[in-house]
Amino acid sequence: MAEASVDLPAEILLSKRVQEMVLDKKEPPAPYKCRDDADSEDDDPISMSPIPLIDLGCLLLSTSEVPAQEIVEVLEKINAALSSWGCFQAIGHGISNLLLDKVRQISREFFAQPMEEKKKYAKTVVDFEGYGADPVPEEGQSLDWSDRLFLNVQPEDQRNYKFWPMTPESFRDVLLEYTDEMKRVTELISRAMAKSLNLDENCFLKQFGERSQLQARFNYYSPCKRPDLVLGLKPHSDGSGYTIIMQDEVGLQVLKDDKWYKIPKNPHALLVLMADQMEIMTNGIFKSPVHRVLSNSERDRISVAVFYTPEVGKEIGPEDGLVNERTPKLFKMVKDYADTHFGYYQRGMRALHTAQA
Ligand SMILES: O=C(O)CCC(=O)C(=O)O
Ligand SMILES: [Fe+2]
Repeated sequence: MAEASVDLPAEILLSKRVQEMVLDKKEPPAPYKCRDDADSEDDDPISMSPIPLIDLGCLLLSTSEVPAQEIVEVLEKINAALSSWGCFQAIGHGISNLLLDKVRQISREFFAQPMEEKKKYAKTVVDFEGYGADPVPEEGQSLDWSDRLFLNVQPEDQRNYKFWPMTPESFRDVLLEYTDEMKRVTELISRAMAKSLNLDENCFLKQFGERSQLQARFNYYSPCKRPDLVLGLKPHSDGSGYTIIMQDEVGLQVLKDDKWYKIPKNPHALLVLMADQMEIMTNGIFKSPVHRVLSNSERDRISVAVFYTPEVGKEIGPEDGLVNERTPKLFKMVKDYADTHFGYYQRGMRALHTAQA
């Protein structure tokens, strides 16, 4: 049975944002407490991080400008990283440092505003889009020590501008500039992933479809006096195809072989993180890793996650070229998997088994 504190009506539980509780200097309330001891965490110095770092620079040039061997090596690195870690930090992606700085800046400025200003973009408890927390978890699930603003950006006709901040003034323009760049980067990475698996370079782009979706999630992680008791974001895998994350501080960790590894701070890098639908399309070759965000007692943190997801209503499934007698089909065709995923996510569970063949 759910704990009494979690049985409070969702409207009450989520009406106060984490950022307000921090300003009040309160201890975390019971529904946010989700762990009683810090489990095995990777405390290696940042320079020792084993998370693969890949320079995509040569993929931006025309093939006549780059030795073929250089391209082969980058594709091999991508394949190795995604088959083992399910993620890599990308540099040389072609997005200017100036734009990355602007995205960090508008995110910080948005969350730094008074609560009345942010609440102009507030979601209702059951909605997903807008400012606030994720819809209230079911069955006594703990709450995340973070606030977020979630926006549909592509296709354009799916935008709900009532949720798009008018302040800071440059917010909308910077978001649009960034998501245009994200569109370009997802095309680059989708082609590179296909080539790294010896598939037709457009195969994943075809599966994502002409009306593929880009959604932006701005996360704000307030400091917490008891980081050992809460999590900024609970362990989960993403329900998208894949996700591209920009962060300004450490805090994000990925799980590999039962150990948590931190994603190092690198202002020029973007984390390319496989999600469940790429695991399905690659017939299990690329892994969709479980990840989480730790809280910090002193520092706040910003991240912007852009989810790249197949078009609504489109069936996706394992690429034919990856299925044969030795490697049978592990997944069936699915559509709108992100919706199925969300139902499980709210219960703190993974959904990938629902797509098993
Ligand atoms: O804050 C981060 O770095 C990760 C965010 C994340 O995992 C998500 O929004 O799904
Ligand atoms: Fe995530």
